[in-house]
Amino acid sequence: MRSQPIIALDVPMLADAKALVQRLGPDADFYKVGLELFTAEGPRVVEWLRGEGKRVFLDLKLYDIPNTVRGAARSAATMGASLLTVHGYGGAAMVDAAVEGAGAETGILVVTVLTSFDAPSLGIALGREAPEMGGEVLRLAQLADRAGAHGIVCSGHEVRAVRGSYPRLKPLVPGIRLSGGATHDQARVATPESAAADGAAYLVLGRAVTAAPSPVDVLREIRMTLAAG
Ligand SMILES: O=c1ccn([C@@H]2O[C@H](COP(=O)(O)O)[C@@H](O)[C@H]2O)c(=O)[nH]1
Repeated sequence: MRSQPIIALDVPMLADAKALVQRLGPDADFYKVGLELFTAEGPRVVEWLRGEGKRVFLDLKLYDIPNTVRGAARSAATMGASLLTVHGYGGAAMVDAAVEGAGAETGILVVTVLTSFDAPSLGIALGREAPEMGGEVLRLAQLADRAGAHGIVCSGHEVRAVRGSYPRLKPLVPGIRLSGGATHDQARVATPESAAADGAAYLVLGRAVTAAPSPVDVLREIRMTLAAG
């Protein structure tokens, strides 16, 4: 199965998003709307993208009581989002509620361990000894699988193991970097080729593409590599 690229619209305002979408034109048909843009502009970003014929991944990483998350997932589905994230650390009841609220047209992706964590920093955040990263990701993937979620979010380091243990789940992999590229605030990065070869269903392309002098050229290069793989 081929990995689908999703472009991260990590920009402050709708005008910036429009400029990037117009620059990429028909080369990109799937966009991620995250906390920065959604907090600034709200649902009109999703409405605008849908009007342009683009699919939307609403990366809100919900974490709240089940009733609240069920309602938010229902709202995301009404907006026309194709994918929505919730945190696995919210627990089974919360993920179940998200799946129920989202319905059949919006896929719930369960965030396992953020790609900005390595094992020691995760241990500090959780207040315990550094967990084994692969085991922690698989534990949260199991929760996603049991809830009937569409997929999970993990790094390229764990995607092969997730595919092996939970073949039904569609892995979405952020932290994508071109070989030798700056890692910024990401701790667990992978190249598009390796994440795709290991079974990523979706690749989130952020700064590796959007901060490049010519985003469309980098995107085309990545697409060619994926098509050849
Ligand atoms: O674990 C996660 C979950 C989500 N993200 C999001 O993906 C992009 C990555 O952007 P880059 O510029 O490629 O670093 C960003 O929107 C994050 O919110 C993630 O990085 N890790």
